Amino acid sequence: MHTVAILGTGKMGELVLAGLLRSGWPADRLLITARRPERGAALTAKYGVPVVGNAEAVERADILAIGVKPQDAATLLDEIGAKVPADKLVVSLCAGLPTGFFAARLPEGTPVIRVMTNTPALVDQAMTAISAGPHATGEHLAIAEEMFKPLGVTLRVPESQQDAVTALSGSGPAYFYLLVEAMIDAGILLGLPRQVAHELIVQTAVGSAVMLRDSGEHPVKLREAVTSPAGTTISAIRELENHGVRAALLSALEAARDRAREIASQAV
Ligand SMILES: NC(=O)C1=CN([C@@H]2O[C@H](COP(=O)(O)OP(=O)(O)OC[C@H]3O[C@@H](n4cnc5c(N)ncnc54)[C@H](O)[C@@H]3O)[C@@H](O)[C@H]2O)C=CC1
Ligand SMILES: O=C(O)[C@@H]1CCC=N1
Repeated sequence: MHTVAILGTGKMGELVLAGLLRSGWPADRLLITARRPERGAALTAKYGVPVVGNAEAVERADILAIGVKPQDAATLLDEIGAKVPADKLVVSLCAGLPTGFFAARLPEGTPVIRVMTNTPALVDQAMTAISAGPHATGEHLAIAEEMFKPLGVTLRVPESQQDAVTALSGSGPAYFYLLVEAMIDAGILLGLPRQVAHELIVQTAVGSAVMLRDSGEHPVKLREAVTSPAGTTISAIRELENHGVRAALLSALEAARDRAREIASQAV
């Protein structure tokens, strides 16, 4: 059984930690590091996993999951890079940063894997895309899948697709939450109590998502089935098209992809 250390246990690191524990990964095979001591203490109290320094984590773990912000990765790698024996597996959770960024700061031969997961890991419904970087073999990919499969769905993608993946599924939950938030407001505009609007639209989102996943139907078909001739839905859709919602989504995801590229260019 591998020992996983999460270096930088913030929002995403904690989701991965909690998910691994839920999946039965033994607490004595997990380590965490934190920049703020009070954060580390709170995590240890909640999860029973020891908080250690970054150097100790490198020594004791065989999988190093990098959970810091991309902007903090260079500082972390300056601290630990040279101390990482090349038989450790480095798994980056960082948006934007290519595996080459890590490889350049690690001893020659250290395998690096790039992962883009998302916050529905909290309820074991994450979408996690996994890419092999330098020196990562099929066996290393299988280890990363073993870590992330219990948190939801995993998919192997070429690393060249990871910035687009980040724009779609990494950031994706935020787009859905924004839509839900806006639709709740619309319910208020139409005179519904906030709690009623909330319940209506959250269950509608869940039902629609499950249908999308389980029916195997194309979203166009599912939308057409809701859209009656001269009915209510088409009146709403005309407004969405008039306001350029589809074009806005195309531009928004392109902007997210471009920001991932910019993060990479600023990091090197
Ligand atoms: N929040 C999200 O939805 C997603 C985030 N990510 C990626 O996950 C990574 C973490 O993101 P968040 O959890 O949202 O950020 P966060 O800011 O909540 O967590 C980062 C943590 O790293 C700690 N840290 C920074 N430098 C450190 C060091 N040298 N040693 C030890 N700890 C250190 C910080 O104190 C903080 O607790 C980022 O690279 C981000 O791109 C990926 C997918 C989704
Ligand atoms: O906003 C971000 O940069 C991170 C990466 C994907 C989701 N959250």
